[in-house]
Amino acid sequence: MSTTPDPPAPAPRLRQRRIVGVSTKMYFSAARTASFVNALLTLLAAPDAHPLLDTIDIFIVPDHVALTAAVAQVVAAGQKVLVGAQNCHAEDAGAFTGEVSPAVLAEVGCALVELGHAERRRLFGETDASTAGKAAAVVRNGMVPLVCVGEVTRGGGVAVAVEEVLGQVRSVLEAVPEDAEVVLAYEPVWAIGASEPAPVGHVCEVVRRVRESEEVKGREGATRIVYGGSAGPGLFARLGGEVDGLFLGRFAHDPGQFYKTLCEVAEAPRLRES
Ligand SMILES: O=C(CO)COP(=O)(O)O
Repeated sequence: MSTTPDPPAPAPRLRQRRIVGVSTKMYFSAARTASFVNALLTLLAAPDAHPLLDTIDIFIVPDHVALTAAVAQVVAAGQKVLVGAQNCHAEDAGAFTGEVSPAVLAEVGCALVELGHAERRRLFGETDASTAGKAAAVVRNGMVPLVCVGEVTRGGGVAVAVEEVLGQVRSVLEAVPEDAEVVLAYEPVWAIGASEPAPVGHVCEVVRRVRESEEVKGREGATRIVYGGSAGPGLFARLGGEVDGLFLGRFAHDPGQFYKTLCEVAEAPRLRES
């Protein structure tokens, strides 16, 4: 009879924490950002706050001017809400008038930086290459890049969307260390600023294929994929656990609606191990 001990059972794959956030884009005054953050922090600290909220990551992405005040509010409240920036430069310092340094963002308590949003690509000429350079800078400064990707045109189908998205993903992932944490926001351009999100079947299939791609699957660093584009309360459960969270805009600019979405994400059943 062999005395060789059984090999240890493989460690269960860690489930990635879900992550949900909102960008205020350039919609809010500084006062409105402060009152939004205050209302959110009050809801999160209430005695009847949803008990599962601790299981998800929550972030807000205000404009650059309002960012330090938002960080101060979060710190004063002792809440674990991450504050992100909407953009940054690829260099840490230098003669770049009007730009925002990733080193300064890190210095003031910024945790993540949104990069390559469709509006920045369309209106400000940002490209995969410039986004990749910024992603490297964000990681170098100890923050997490929140990289927006998505096909421009509606109606091309899943395969066309995946090809376009994987090109965007590849250039960013090649620019950051293998073990760097990255959040990808799948935001079909045609679904941003619309009346409703992209169809659930389309989102799930694109995200599933991106997640299973060589670019993403083999990475050492955590790579979460969230959905954005006219997202709001009621959407997450319909996505059937295929995404790791949501990146919201207009439909979460009311703190109550954002909080409602956070609770929905926190309590949705976990159907996928990842
Ligand atoms: O662009 C978005 C988040 O980055 C989504 O914005 P909307 O939800 O307002 O369409």
